[in-house]
Amino acid sequence: MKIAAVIAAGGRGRRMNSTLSKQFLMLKGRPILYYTLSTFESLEEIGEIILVVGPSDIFLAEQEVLIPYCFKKVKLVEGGRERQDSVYNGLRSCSPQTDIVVIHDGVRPFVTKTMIKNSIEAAVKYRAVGVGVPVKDTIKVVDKGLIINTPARSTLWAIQTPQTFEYNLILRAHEEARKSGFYGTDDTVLVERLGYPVRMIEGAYENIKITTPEDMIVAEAFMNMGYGDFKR
Ligand SMILES: Nc1ccn([C@@H]2O[C@H](COP(=O)(O)OP(=O)(O)OP(=O)(O)O)[C@@H](O)[C@H]2O)c(=O)n1
Ligand SMILES: C[C@](O)(CO)[C@H](O)COP(=O)(O)O
Repeated sequence: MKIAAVIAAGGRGRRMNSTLSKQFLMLKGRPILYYTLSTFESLEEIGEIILVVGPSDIFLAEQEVLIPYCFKKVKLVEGGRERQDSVYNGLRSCSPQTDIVVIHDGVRPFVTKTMIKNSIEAAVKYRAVGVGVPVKDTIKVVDKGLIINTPARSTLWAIQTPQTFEYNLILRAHEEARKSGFYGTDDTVLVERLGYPVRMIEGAYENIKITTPEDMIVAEAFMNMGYGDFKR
């Protein structure tokens, strides 16, 4: 079975307030992206890794990540305006014989091999799966400063990545979304729109998406605690 990974790393990281795209910020002397790629590179199940970076970060990705750390499975692809465009570019760059694709945010470096393997196993069975965690806070739907709904917390999960799919299904879901001009903030929603059931399996609270400055402090602490499966 041919399994590919698409690593979404084409964003600007505006919420990080950094001139450097946040996926290239250093954590313990290495770029964040190094840690994410290292975990995927070390998984024998993953045949190829499509790394999607913004047009202005291609040279940086080569000089700061690919060359210094000699990743063998990584193929570099140019990202798009939105995350969905980047993932679509990545999907189109997978080899056509791909059976399963694992889509993961480059700024989630604490993903574990077990999480990735579990998502692959579930996708072989269910064709579409996301990892996530039950929310800890009570969530409110707010419109113009007014609370208009409080969904039952027992039904609410925060979805993370990896999100793993039968390749042809997610490619079709992206193509349908592009045709209708729909933009979502993750990939499972595109499959939901097709009316196809998507499974949720357990992620981990430490599988954080590094988004705002305080996440760097948390990430440093997680590093010190030994979280993550990357090569140290
Ligand atoms: N056009 C884009 C936008 C985002 N991403 C990637 O999708 C992941 C999750 O997105 P997010 O955390 O929102 O990253 P940014 O879009 O860079 O952050 P911001 O919204 O703060 O600008 C990141 O690894 C990011 O690099 C991408 O590949 N292409
Ligand atoms: C895909 C994702 O990580 C799931 O939680 C999230 O939706 C990405 O959102 P972002 O705004 O692109 O970071």
